[in-house]
Amino acid sequence: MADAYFSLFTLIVLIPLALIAFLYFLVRPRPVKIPIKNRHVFITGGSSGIGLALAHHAAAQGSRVSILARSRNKLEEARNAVRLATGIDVSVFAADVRDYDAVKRAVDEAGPIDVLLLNHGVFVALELEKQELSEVKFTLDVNLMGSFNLIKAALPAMRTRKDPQQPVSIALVSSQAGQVGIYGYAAYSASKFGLRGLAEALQQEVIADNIHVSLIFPPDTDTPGFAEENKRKPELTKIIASSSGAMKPEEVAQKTFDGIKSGSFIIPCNLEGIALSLATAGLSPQRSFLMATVEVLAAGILRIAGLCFQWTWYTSIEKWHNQRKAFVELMISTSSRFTSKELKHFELGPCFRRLVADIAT
Ligand SMILES: NC(=O)C1=CN([C@@H]2O[C@H](COP(=O)(O)OP(=O)(O)OC[C@H]3O[C@@H](n4cnc5c(N)ncnc54)[C@H](OP(=O)(O)O)[C@@H]3O)[C@@H](O)[C@H]2O)C=CC1
Ligand SMILES: CCCCCCCCCCCCCCCC(=O)[C@@H](N)CO
Repeated sequence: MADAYFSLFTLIVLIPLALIAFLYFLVRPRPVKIPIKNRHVFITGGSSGIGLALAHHAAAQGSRVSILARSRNKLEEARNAVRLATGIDVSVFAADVRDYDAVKRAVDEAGPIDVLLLNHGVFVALELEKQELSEVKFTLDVNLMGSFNLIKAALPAMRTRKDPQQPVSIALVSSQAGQVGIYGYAAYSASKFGLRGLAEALQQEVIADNIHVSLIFPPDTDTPGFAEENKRKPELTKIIASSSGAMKPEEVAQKTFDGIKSGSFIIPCNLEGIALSLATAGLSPQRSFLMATVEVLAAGILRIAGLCFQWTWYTSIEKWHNQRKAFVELMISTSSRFTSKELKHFELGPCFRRLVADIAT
């Protein structure tokens, strides 16, 4: 009897405790705290949506804030909005992240950066077959190459900063579509997955300089860019992306700075995001022994949860194609008229309508 109790005790108490203790000594890089008060936070895409919310948040926390984007008008509007809300003046820089020389000039003029927050991004949800290669290239150029341009421009001064004892941060805004590929996001997901490779490699290269890399993974977020994206979004992209709840930009900004300040490499933003991050932990660095423990203990069950999500997504895809097929057959057999809303829902363009009219006559 006593033996049975002892085995049970070993199983549910000693083994987990030993695991936690082991992971406590194992995790690398070591935990770090990165203050943002009185420090220079440089935010790309800071004139709209999540970037603007990040600028508001940093200004309210007492950081010196710089924002960079293309449109000078939107930058001025953002500056006025932040001044009105916080009384603080942000510096604005008009540049396209694809233009290295312009980016370099902006970064040099802004002065040494403590937190480089790469948030700029473009997104169009569209099936790859319907998307022009020029748009694929544009997405990769802005989201991925633009981030390389900023890092190349800012890193030398960050490395040779006055006080190397003070930790500094490079944070990249990815997306949940950068943790799992989603229908309609072939180009976008590729650009956001790319940021992860960049971040993992870069963290190893800059750790010796007390520079700490973070990756932020927001779900759908209520921004001007998101409203634009929604105007023409494939039905299946909406269905699959709704597996994760939507957020407000202010909430994403809060999570982002909480994560940066605590030196987290992976920063999820909502509950689904935490599950997604645990399920896709892979070989990313983990500084927190507690999170590492959860990752280890939850790995198996989260793989099952992930497979369940894939099941629902593939079932939705199958169902949608069946409905579309039935709709087309009905259209042809009855040669009846359908509303353009119905046609749009099944992504049947004007060409198709003409074709059906031809068959009918
Ligand atoms: N909203 C969402 O649902 C989600 C967004 N994200 C990511 O969050 C980030 C911000 O998104 P969100 O706030 O919605 O986007 P918005 O479209 O609202 O804002 C995008 C910002 O990026 C700037 N920008 C775009 N292209 C360039 C460029 N070539 N050079 C310089 N600046 C540029 C824009 O300014 P300008 O046009 O003047 O250059 C603007 O300030 C993006 O990286 C996005 O991928 C991630 C998950 C979900
Ligand atoms: C165990 C596993 C848990 C899994 C939960 C899965 C949830 C996945 C949802 C993916 C949502 C993608 C949103 C993209 C947002 C975005 O970037 C665009 N709006 C463009 O801005």
